[in-house]
This record gives sequence, structure tokens and C-alpha cells, in this order.
Amino acid sequence: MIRSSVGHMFPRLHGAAGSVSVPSLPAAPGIEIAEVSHRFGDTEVLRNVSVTLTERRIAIVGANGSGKSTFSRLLNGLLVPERGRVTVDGHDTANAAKAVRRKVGFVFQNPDNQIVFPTVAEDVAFGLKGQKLSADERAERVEEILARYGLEHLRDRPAHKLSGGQKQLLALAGVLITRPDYVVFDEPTTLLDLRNARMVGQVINTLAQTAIVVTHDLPLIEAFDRVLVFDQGRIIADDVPSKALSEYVRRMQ
Ligand SMILES: Nc1ncnc2c1ncn2[C@@H]1O[C@H](COP(=O)(O)OP(=O)(O)OP(=O)(O)O)[C@@H](O)[C@H]1O
Repeated sequence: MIRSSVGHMFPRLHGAAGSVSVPSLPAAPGIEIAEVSHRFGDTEVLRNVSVTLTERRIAIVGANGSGKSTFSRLLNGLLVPERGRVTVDGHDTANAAKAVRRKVGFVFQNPDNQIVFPTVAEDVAFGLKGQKLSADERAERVEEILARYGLEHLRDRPAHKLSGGQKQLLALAGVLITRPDYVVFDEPTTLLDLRNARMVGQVINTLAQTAIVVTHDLPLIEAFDRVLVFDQGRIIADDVPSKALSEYVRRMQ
């Protein structure tokens, strides 16, 4: 079982002869889910889930309907828990939605649900709406992100005519242009063929940001730091991939 500990990142301050006043420490970095339960109608979908996410690559696996997507939507405040608390670097998703959305990007399973503008460049630029940037800065950020994901030659193409893999990259670019610290992916490779799934997997594995990935694509997460296994609204395994996945496979037999 992985135990998260971030205490070592904020060592106690030492000063001269005990006369130092200790400044208030910043909130420990990470996403903390504390005693969260959630129901839709009569169905309890999450049951008293507590976990702190601090690793850079975290996967969430489990049977259909076990609560993974619901859990993932809690992480950037798309959903606020009925009971319990979710905090992102100390910001409560229930009352600091704006700060939380700035920190946590969300990439949906179906990029068509995320693409809103006619052309690739316009769609990517949409993520910067509301940010105080000059026109030059905006254009620079768009070009930088298009180049990073090999989309620059598609700049003026209709976004809805891209291939599935290109659309998934566009959806990711539209999130990353806002420079979040965390990116949550809900089944990013489910709609893709093997080649595109591998390409998107490679992008996820090399992201500078923390990635939290809901998936049924087990090869995608082999090198992740941590895997949470959900079953009927609870986390039933929480470990490195080899151990967590063997427990998952055992339960699914
Ligand atoms: N908005 C909603 N309204 C009502 N019920 C919902 C809603 N969202 C999810 N559910 C129900 O909550 C349960 C958990 O759904 P969730 O999508 O979180 O599971 P999941 O583990 O992601 O499943 P899958 O692997 O099939 O995507 C399911 O029974 C689902 O039907």
C-alpha cells in the first residue's frame, strides 16, 4: 500500500536561539479527498473515499460503474461531493472553484465534447479566454502549444475533421495552454486505434504536469507511480502498478 507523505517537503524552520516566529506554511501540494461519499438518486456511487494524491502519474482502474469517472470529476470541481471534502493544494473545490479549475485541467474521453471552435488554432486559443494576456502573448502561447503537439500544420483546419488521435491531442492542447499543475484524463485512449492510443500514451507519460488517468488501458499505465483500483465506490487496492493490477485482475476473474 502506498502511503502519501509530503511532510518532508516542508521541513521545520530553524532559527537563532528559539526567537524565530514561524511563518504560516503553504498548504501541502497535492489533491486530498477526505471522507467523500456521493450518490446519484438512490445509488451510492462513492462510499467514504479518503486518499491523498501527490505522485506524478496516478491511474484509476476498476470495473464499469465502480465510480471512477465520478471520482475523477471531483478532482477539478466538475462535481462537488455530497459528503466530505476535496482540496487541491489547499483549495476546497466547494468554495474555490476558480482557483481549482486553474490548477486542474480535465480531458474528456470524447474530444468532440471538448472542441467548440471551427478551426484548430481558434479552439486552442479558447482556453486562454479570460486570461489577461496581450494579443502577442496569446498568439505566442497558441503557436508554442501547437508546435509542441505537432498540430501546427493543421492550424487552419476544421477541428471536427481531424482524425481521432489528432482530436485527442487538440483537446489536450486546449487544456495545457492554460498551464495547469494537474491534468485529469477520463479514458483518453478508449476511442483510439492502437497507434493513436500509443501516441497519446507517450504524450501522457512525458507530460511535465501531474497526470491522473482513468482508464481500462492497462499497458498505458505500466510505468505509472501509483494505481488506485475502484470497486463499488471504494478503493480496494492502492499500490504500484504490478501489485495493484494483479489484484484488479484477480478480482475480475
Ligand atoms: N450523472 C449521473 N446521474 C445518475 N447516475 C450516474 C451519473 N453519473 C454516473 N452515474 C452512475 O454512477 C455509477 C458510477 O458511474 P461512473 O461513471 O462513475 O463509473 P465508472 O467506473 O467510470 O464506469 P465506466 O468504466 O463504465 O466508465 C454508475 O452506476 C452510473 O450509472
